[in-house]
Amino acid sequence: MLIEVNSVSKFFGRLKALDNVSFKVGNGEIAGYVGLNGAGKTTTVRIAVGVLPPDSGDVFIDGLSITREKKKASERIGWVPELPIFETDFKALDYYVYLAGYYGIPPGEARRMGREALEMLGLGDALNTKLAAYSQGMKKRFALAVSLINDPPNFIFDEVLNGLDPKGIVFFRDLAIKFKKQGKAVLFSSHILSEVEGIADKVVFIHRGKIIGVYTMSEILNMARPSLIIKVDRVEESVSILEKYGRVETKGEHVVVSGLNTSPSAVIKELVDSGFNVLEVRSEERSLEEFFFNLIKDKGD
Ligand SMILES: Nc1ncnc2c1ncn2[C@@H]1O[C@H](COP(=O)(O)OP(=O)(O)OP(=O)(O)O)[C@@H](O)[C@H]1O
Repeated sequence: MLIEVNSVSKFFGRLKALDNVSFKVGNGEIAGYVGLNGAGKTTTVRIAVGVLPPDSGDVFIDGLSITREKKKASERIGWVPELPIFETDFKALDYYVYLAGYYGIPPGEARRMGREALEMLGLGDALNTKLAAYSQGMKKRFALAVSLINDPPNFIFDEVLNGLDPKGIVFFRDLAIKFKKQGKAVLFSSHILSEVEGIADKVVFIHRGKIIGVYTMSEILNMARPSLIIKVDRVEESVSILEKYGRVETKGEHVVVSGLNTSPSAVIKELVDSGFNVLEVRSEERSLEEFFFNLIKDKGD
């Protein structure tokens, strides 16, 4: 329902791993948490689920403080850690049934649920494999299955797509859509922006422990659209026409139209029809990753 990270700071020795981090994930919202390796994602996640105390600030899960009402708050949040540890001789399905017992789910029902979830996550052939023998990616998928058992109203997934095959990614996307409809709040971290496209509604960007921007996915896609660089005989006059098609900047003899909202040929046709002499046209793709790196360059340091 609601995850609120409120002015959280954390030091490791002299390193300020988190510097006054604040953001919210609301009802039915799926937020990506994107930053380079070492940006502070896992530290934020560990503080938000209550396994690491912040030096200052707090996290509220449905209004409950994770530092002051840890038990109640953590019951309301499901978590898949970056590197789940399951050093046990239990077989996977048996362990799932054992964990489901904590939530009062009877063994028969738990076995059915477990088989279904693990099969969906591509672990159908490894239901009776000992967890200690699972690879890191398999442990991650197992942790995802386990986080779903008690159906909490909020979720935090740390680099969950990493370790999922294409079928697992589809499973995760469908799950996110279902959660959205149910009004759950979901935060999932990734160091690759294009990985969160198609799943996240908004993206919280973190760099060197600081939040450097929060954008909706449609704002990002808008800004990541291609740019058109045009050399035209009457630069200043062309601006009023080109403004309809994106953000316009003049650079000497060139006009740059970024965030292009139509095809390059439609733009050129209008210029030519209006009597301009178009001398040169170049289109530059701006990928999601470029958007991310530009954001870091502009706001990061
Ligand atoms: N327990 C710790 N002791 C000392 N330094 C730590 C500890 N945990 C994290 N750090 C440091 O804090 C910074 C943030 O790390 P964090 O793991 O939160 O980043 P991340 O964004 O999750 O990166 P990754 O994608 O690589 O997991 C890094 O510089 C990291 O080395």
